[in-house]
Amino acid sequence: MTTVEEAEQIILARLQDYGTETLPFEQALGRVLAADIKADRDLPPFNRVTMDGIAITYQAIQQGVTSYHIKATQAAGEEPVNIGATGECIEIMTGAALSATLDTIIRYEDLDINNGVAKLLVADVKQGQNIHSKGKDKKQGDTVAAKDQLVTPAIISLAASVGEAALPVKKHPRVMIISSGDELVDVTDEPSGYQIRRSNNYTIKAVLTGHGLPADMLHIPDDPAVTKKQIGHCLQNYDVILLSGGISMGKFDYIPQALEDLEVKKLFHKVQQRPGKPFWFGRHQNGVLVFAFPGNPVATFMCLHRYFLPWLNATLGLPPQPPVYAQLAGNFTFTPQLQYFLQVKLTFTDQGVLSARPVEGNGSGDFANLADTDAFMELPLAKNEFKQGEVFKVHLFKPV
Ligand SMILES: Nc1nc2c(c(=O)[nH]1)N[C@H]1C(S)=C(S)[C@@H](COP(=O)(O)OP(=O)(O)OC[C@H]3O[C@@H](n4cnc5c(N)ncnc54)[C@H](O)[C@@H]3O)O[C@H]1N2
Ligand code: MOO
Repeated sequence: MTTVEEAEQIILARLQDYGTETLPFEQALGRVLAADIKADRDLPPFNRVTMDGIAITYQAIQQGVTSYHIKATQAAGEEPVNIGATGECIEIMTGAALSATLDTIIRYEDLDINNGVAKLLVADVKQGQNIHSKGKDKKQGDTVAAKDQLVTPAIISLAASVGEAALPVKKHPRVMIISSGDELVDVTDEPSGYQIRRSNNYTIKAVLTGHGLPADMLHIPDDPAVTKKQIGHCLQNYDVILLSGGISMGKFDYIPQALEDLEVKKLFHKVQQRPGKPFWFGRHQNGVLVFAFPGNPVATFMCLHRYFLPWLNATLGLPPQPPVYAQLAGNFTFTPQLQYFLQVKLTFTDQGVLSARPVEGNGSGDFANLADTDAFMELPLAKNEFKQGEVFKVHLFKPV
C-alpha cells in the first residue's frame, strides 16, 4: 500500500502553473505575488523629520549656540525651508522633508519657545537626531517585496507607497467540489430517519475560502451513468476536482470506475493511514487532478489538510510551510500498521512549549470532535506506543 510519504511525493510531483493575472492591489490580499515589487524612489524619499520641534544645523551646537531665532514654520508636505545662519532654526513637523541646510531636530519637549526664539533645555544633542534619512530603508529600484509570497497587509502597504496600483498574482486553479451518495440531503432539507445532511462539501469549501480559493459545488447521486456524465463534464471545465465519498469497497461506490472509464490515470488508491485509507488520487491527460477523499468527515478533513493544501501551496509557488512540532501531553497506543493522525488540542505551556493533548473521539465519522481539536498529530508508522513528552509533527487546522 502507498505510504503517507509516497502519496505526498506523488501529489507534489504534479504541480501545475495556472498563469498569472493582474488585480487592483487592494484585491490582491491573500494571493501569491507573481512579480517583485520595486521601490519607485528611495524609501524614505527625503530626509524625513520624525519629531515635532525645531530643525537646526549641528554646527550651532558645536559653536555653543543654544537659542535660535525661528525663521519659519514648515508643515509636512511643504517645500523644505533653508536657514541662513547657525542662530536660526525652522519650526518643523513630523513627516516634513528637511532642507540640506539642516541636519538635527530638537523636539518641543526639550525647548522653551518665547517670542519667536527657541531655547535649548538639554545638553545632550546628537548630530542627525530625529531624522529618518533618505534611502535608509530601500534605494530606488530595490525589491521591497519579492515574488512567490502571500500578499499580506504589509505588502498592500508597500504596494501603495511605491505606487503599484495593480499587482500581478498567480491565477488560482478552477476547483470543483463533488459530494456523492443517496443518503445525503442538502442542509436546508429534512433528512429521513435513514439519511443525513451533507457536510463534507461545505467543510472543503470553507477551508478553501480560508485560503482565498473559490470553488464550485456539485452533488451526484449513486448512479453510475450520472456519475460518469457529471465527472466527465467537470474534467472539461475545471483544473482540480475534489471528491468526497464513494471510493471505498461499497456496492454503490461508483467513483473509481467512473474515473477509470473517463481515463483519469490512477496514481494511487489507498494510503497506509488512518483516517483516510481509501484515498484515491489521479490525473487526466488534459492535466486535471482528481483528489477523491474518503467520505467519512474526519478522513476528508485530514486528507484535505495533509495533501491538498501543501499541493496548493507548492503549485502557487509558495515555499513549503516549515513543519510544526508539538509535545504529546499523554500516553497513546495505536497498533494497526497504519500511520495514525491523532486529533489533538494544542496549548502553549508557560515554558513556551507547544503541548498536544490527545482527544480521540469516536472514529472518522465523529465530526463533533473536530470542533474541539486544533490539529492532527502525525504519529510515526514504526511505533505503537507514544509516550507523554515525546515530540511529533502536527498539522494545524485552527490557529493556536
Ligand atoms: N469493506 C470496507 N469498507 C470500508 C473500508 C474498507 O477498507 N473496507 N474503508 C472504510 C473507511 S476507512 C472509510 S473512510 C469509508 C470511506 O468510504 P467512501 O469514500 O466510499 O465513502 P462513503 O461510503 O460514500 O461514505 C462514508 C461515510 O461518510 C459519509 N459521507 C460521505 N459523504 C459525505 C458528505 N458530503 N457529508 C457528510 N458525510 C458524508 C457517508 O454518509 C458515510 O457515512 O469506507 C469505510 N468502509
Ligand atoms: O479513512 Mo476511514 O476514515 O479510517 O474511516
